[in-house]
Amino acid sequence: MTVNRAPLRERPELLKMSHIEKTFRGDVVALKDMNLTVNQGDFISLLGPSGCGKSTALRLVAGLMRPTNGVIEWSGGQGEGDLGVVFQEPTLMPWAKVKDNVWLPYRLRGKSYFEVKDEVLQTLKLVGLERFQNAYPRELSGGMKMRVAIARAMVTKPRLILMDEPFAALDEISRHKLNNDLLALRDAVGCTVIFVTHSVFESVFLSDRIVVMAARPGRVIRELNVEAPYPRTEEFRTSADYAAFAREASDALHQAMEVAV
Ligand SMILES: Nc1ncnc2c1ncn2[C@@H]1O[C@H](COP(=O)(O)OP(=O)(O)OP(=O)(O)O)[C@@H](O)[C@H]1O
Repeated sequence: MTVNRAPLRERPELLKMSHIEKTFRGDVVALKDMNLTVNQGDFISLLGPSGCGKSTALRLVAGLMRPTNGVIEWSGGQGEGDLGVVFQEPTLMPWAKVKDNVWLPYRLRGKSYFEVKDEVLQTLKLVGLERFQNAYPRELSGGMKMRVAIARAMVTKPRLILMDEPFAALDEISRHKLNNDLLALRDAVGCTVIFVTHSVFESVFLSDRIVVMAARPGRVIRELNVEAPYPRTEEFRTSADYAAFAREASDALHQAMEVAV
């Protein structure tokens, strides 16, 4: 599968969130009237202040909980293996080797390691960890553990990957490196991505759509398109275009923080 590189407005729809509301324990309105169409090939960042409902939106798309109101519809229906999820914590099995952690989604579908060994090793190679296939998670740095978690989410080539602040705990250099590797891996797998972040710079570097959310109640208040070609390199990171997109996203984020109820 290759990434759909059609211009943003010409991409076929993958899923749609319509009038989503999520209320917790009767009175915490985490999301209200959230609408978002995700198209094939999009790299969407959900950007917004703490508590605006980014993680809630992601968990609803993941099917980990149900909306109080509204619907999430996949075009043509959601199939088995259409979704991969990466959380802020890598959540690896500490007793299992790296290759066995990455094999997990296949194992859950009844595939033996030997049936999918090539896919597992190929994905580990793409995240630069082929040499560590027999290591245990405790032998890896935080960035390496996160690479394993990403490889695990992508090994089955899902149509959509959901990522909830996966790099928030990493230092700046590791984060840049992982941002580069994530884009390379996304190209290899060809998936659509929804990525939650607090970082304006990260959202501009990675995504072609930045969806800015405001809190109380959580909803989408602005959308920006980062119309810069992929692959994105260090040259992009230091370009005037990058700085201009970052300024625009930063202004939108400030606006999101100031929006009254
Ligand atoms: N399980 C829950 N029970 C009750 N309230 C919750 C629950 N999960 C989230 N909330 C509340 O819903 C709102 C949105 O939370 P959410 O974690 O989705 O925001 P967020 O934008 O991801 O925040 P952050 O950037 O800090 O992770 C917050 O007010 C939060 O306290």
